[in-house]
Parts: sequence; C-alpha cells; structure tokens
Amino acid sequence: MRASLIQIAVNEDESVDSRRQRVAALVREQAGADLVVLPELWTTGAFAHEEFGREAEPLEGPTYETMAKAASDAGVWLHAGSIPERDPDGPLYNTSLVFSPSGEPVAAYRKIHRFGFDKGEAVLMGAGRDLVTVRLPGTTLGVATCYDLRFPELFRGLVDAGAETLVIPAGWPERRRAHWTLLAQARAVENQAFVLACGTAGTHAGVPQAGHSIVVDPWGEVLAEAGPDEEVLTVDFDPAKVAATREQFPALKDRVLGLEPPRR
Ligand SMILES: NC(=O)CCC(=O)C(=O)O
Repeated sequence: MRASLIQIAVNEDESVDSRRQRVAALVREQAGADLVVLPELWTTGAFAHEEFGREAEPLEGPTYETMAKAASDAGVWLHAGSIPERDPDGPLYNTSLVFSPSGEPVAAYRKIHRFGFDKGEAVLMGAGRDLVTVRLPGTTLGVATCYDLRFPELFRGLVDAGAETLVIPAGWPERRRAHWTLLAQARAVENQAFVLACGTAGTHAGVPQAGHSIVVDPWGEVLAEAGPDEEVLTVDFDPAKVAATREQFPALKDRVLGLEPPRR
C-alpha cells in the first residue's frame, strides 16, 4: 500500500481559498497512491483561534466539495485532515473528513480531546464522542486528531474496533516535537499498528509548527519521516505486517481489563 502524507505549510500570507486550491492540486498530483493524508485544521491553522469562527464551514462546505473532487480526480482514498465545522444546531467542531477514490464521503470524525486547557480550541469547539474506523481494501483505518495522540485509551478503543492503521492529522508545534515523535512510536508499538501522523509546517499565530510527519510500523520502526518544511512524504507499507506482528508477539492478547482501584 502506498500512502502520501502532505505536510502543508500553514502561514498567514496565504488566504484560505488559495491554500484550498493549492492543496487540491497537491492531492491530484498523488494519483497512483492508495491513501493520501492531510493535516489538522490546515485551512486556518490549528493555533489560529480567531480564524476558527470566521472560517468555519458546514460539513459539506467548500473544503468538503474541493476535497471530494480532488479525491476522485486522483482516484485515491483521501483523509482530508480536519476543518473547523459549523454545526447548524450546535458549537464548532474540529472535524476530519475521509473520502473514497470516487469522491464519496465515507467518514467524519469530530476530535474528542480538545487542546488548550481553558483556552483556544478547548473553549471554542465542542468535543466529539464517537470513535471512527474506515474499512479500506487491505486495512482498517482508525482515526484520531493531534492532541488525541496523548490519550492511549482512545487508540485501544480503535484497536478493539478493528483498526490496523492509525491515521493522525495534526498541527503540532515545534516546541513539543520530541513528544510527537515519541508518542507516535509509542502508539504504534503498544497497539501493534501502523501510525501515519501528518503535521503542518510553517508558522501561524506566532506558533512555529514541528513538521516531521512520521510513518511508524507495528514494531515501532520509523519507515519515513519528513523534515521541518512543506513536503510530501510517500511511503510503501505492507498492511499484512499488523497481523504478522500481533501473531508473532501477541502482547495485545495479554491485556487485563477491569482492574480494581487500590483499597484504602
Ligand atoms: N492542535 C493540537 O491538538 C495541539 C496539541 C499539542 O500541541 C500537544 O499535545 O502538545
């Protein structure tokens, strides 16, 4: 299986509409890949909090339309990263979109863990509640977004639902790049799954982005890693390695669930 992670530079000198058109062209250039992955909130920037309300879109808004067309033009499965979604009956959400090679929407995932503690995304957006997996020929994707990477129980839920390839769009800052790499490898090792983690480059709202998108195999080996700037990271991987790793080293079968809390 061939995956291309498009590590987009999100800078303030480019309008949302120009970036949308530029990214659609980059997706079309990936014809021949099986799966293309974009980062989190690449229309606005994950830290451009003031833009969330201004640029929020209904689920089937301009980014959805443009990405559905780009997926079908390229003939690829497209994880189109996330958008600030305006739910007509509720708050904003940080929502990821996935399209089939014919441009059909196959999944929408509302980010469960919002970043910012008592500021930014954590107060401006609502929290998703639902785990999302997507069946592709040869593998099942489990989707998560950026800060979700810090919460291993979410990934165990995805594995229990059949996920073998964990796809994580992000807008991760340079300041915590070491955490990004470490956590991507940890999620791959503990879940014996591929991790495809696609971040952004550039600087927006004064926050330099880490770049360094990464693909990790179920043994924790880094198959490919991007540099700090805009780049398309392309990797070939064998999804059958998940079952082989889980069979040869069956640690997931040794999970003990429902432990008792300490007695006082
Ligand atoms: N956009 C995010 O979720 C940022 C997460 C982050 O900076 C961190 O977990 O550290």
